[in-house]
Amino acid sequence: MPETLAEPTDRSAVRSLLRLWPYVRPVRARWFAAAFVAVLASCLGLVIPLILKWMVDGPVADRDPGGVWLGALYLLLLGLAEAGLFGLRRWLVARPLAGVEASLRADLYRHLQRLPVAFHDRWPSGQLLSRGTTDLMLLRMFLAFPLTFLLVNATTILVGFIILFAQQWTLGLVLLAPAVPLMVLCSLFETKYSLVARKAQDQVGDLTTVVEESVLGIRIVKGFGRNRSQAQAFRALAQRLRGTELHKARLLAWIWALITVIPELAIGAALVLGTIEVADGGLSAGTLVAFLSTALALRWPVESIGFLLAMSQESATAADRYFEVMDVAEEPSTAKDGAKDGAKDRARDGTSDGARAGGDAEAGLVFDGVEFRYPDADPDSVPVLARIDLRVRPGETMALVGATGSGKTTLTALVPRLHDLTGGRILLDGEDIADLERSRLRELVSVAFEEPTLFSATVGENVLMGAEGAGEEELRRALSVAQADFVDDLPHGVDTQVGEQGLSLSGGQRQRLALARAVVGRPRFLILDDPLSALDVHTEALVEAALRRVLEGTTALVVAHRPSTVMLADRVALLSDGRISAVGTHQELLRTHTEYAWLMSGAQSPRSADERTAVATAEEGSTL
Ligand SMILES: Nc1ncnc2c1ncn2[C@@H]1O[C@H](COP(=O)(O)OP(=O)(O)OP(=O)(O)O)[C@@H](O)[C@H]1O
Repeated sequence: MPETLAEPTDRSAVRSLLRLWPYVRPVRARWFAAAFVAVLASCLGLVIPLILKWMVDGPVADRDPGGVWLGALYLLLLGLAEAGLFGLRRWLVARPLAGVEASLRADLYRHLQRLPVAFHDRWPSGQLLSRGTTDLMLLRMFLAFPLTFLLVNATTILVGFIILFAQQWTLGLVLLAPAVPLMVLCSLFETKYSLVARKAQDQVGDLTTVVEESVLGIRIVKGFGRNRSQAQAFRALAQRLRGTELHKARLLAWIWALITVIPELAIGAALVLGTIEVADGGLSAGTLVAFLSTALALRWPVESIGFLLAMSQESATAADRYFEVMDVAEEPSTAKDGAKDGAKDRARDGTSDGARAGGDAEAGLVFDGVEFRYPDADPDSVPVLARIDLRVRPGETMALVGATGSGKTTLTALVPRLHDLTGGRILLDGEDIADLERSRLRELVSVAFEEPTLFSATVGENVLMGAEGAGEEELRRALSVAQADFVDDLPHGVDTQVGEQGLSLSGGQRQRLALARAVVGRPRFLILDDPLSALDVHTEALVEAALRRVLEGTTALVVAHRPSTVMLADRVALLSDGRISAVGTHQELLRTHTEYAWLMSGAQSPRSADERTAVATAEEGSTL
């Protein structure tokens, strides 16, 4: 089950939200214009009590119906102007803020593409999805609404109090009295609410992960009858989120109630005191009406501060969550650019000075003292790969064989630099991959993994992803190498749209398309991680025959679990517990290496050296 990634911490909401400024800057003119229009509209509302005062002390007192009608007309015009200005505000901000949201989202997507594989190994996808959707929506809403209205309300309250004080300062002081306790309450609320808001948004991320996993793994869920347990896991998370949302609602209810009640008590007190003053003749009835109407007009700006603060806190949390991802360093273009650890530099010292053409000994694919430990592993733990020295000669195909978990996939992932080495170096025709620009590396090396990933695109687009600029001819050739003639039977041939992850195709069909993608660009180096595992023996033989022709000019490393795949290779390297324990032809290894014989025989791995020897003797000389 995915876990919440970051513990909520104390942080300044203002500082978090200020980080949005570079995105808001391009639309600042419209945003400020919209805010000004909103302030104007809100302050127009404060003129209404002044007109009321004029009406009560003037036409009403003088029993002048014409004056009353005129006053009513003023009120109507003011109302219309207020509504028109608020409409104008919306029009001013809607389009630019949608643009801000779009650029935040585009930057997040671009950044995600450039983050190291290790980051994606660590982060649940639901957490990233929720940041790219719900959190960004919250940020757009914040810029459109709470940010504007916090400014509008603050200005309205300020102007309102100036009017109140101008009318009767003693009563103004009565209304101002709750300001200090309200500020203390708001600050307390902000602290508590920010923690709960963070919790809720992380829990939405966890829930998204479960939904995504259940949808992508629907075959497993149904096949193993796990519907109920998945539903239970979902319910538990949904329940947890519900609890957090209720906590948020309780905090909101609490602040809302206090923010409503305290000013109303002050207005009540002002009403009583004002009435006494009118009775004593110290105040005109019109002034009291205007005073109370102004105070009532300020009720909404004051009361709404509670939920505006709540929304701002949620937005600050959303900004934190967004920048948590954006702050992760992207992959450097070359490993040297990003090399921080001394081991890497030491390993390269004196052996590589930038990209250079290698001598004969360095031609082909060379692993030179390669060591690798996953980024989240304990630095003192045994490395997954240690002291790997291996050379695949130019144009040679080397099979990589080893027990499950021995590190084959890890080793193949190091060549296209999906992970950076923790020691040693890998050379491609004498060029250290650490010195190669990533784009150049991708041109030289193509990969196909056992688990073939296809994208929601056409068959042709999926294959052509393997080579920039490749056309119809290359596409056809690659499909023919991969024996993917099934494509012609699809409803629209190569233009057929394949579903999410290619799930509308069989495993073998997907593998063949992934293989076609790997060979379409005629790469100099080909890395295949057991790419034919899902094919029947006849199709595998056909693919191998076609692949052999491609492999003639290609230096290839092929992870193989089956003797039939090993047959593709000129030589075999045996990987045992993260080390290369033997290199030779299939027949040589079969004769001399018990572990290899075991692996190729398909029997279970023997536990003791004696057992291995016994089996090797039995297997000796056998052909597969
Ligand atoms: N992302 C990762 N983070 C940490 N450890 C990992 C990661 N991926 C693999 N490992 C560990 O590295 C070791 C080697 O895994 P790897 O996938 O390379 O083995 P393999 O030989 O390809 O196995 P198989 O034949 O089953 O595919 C395993 O112990 C595995 O648990």
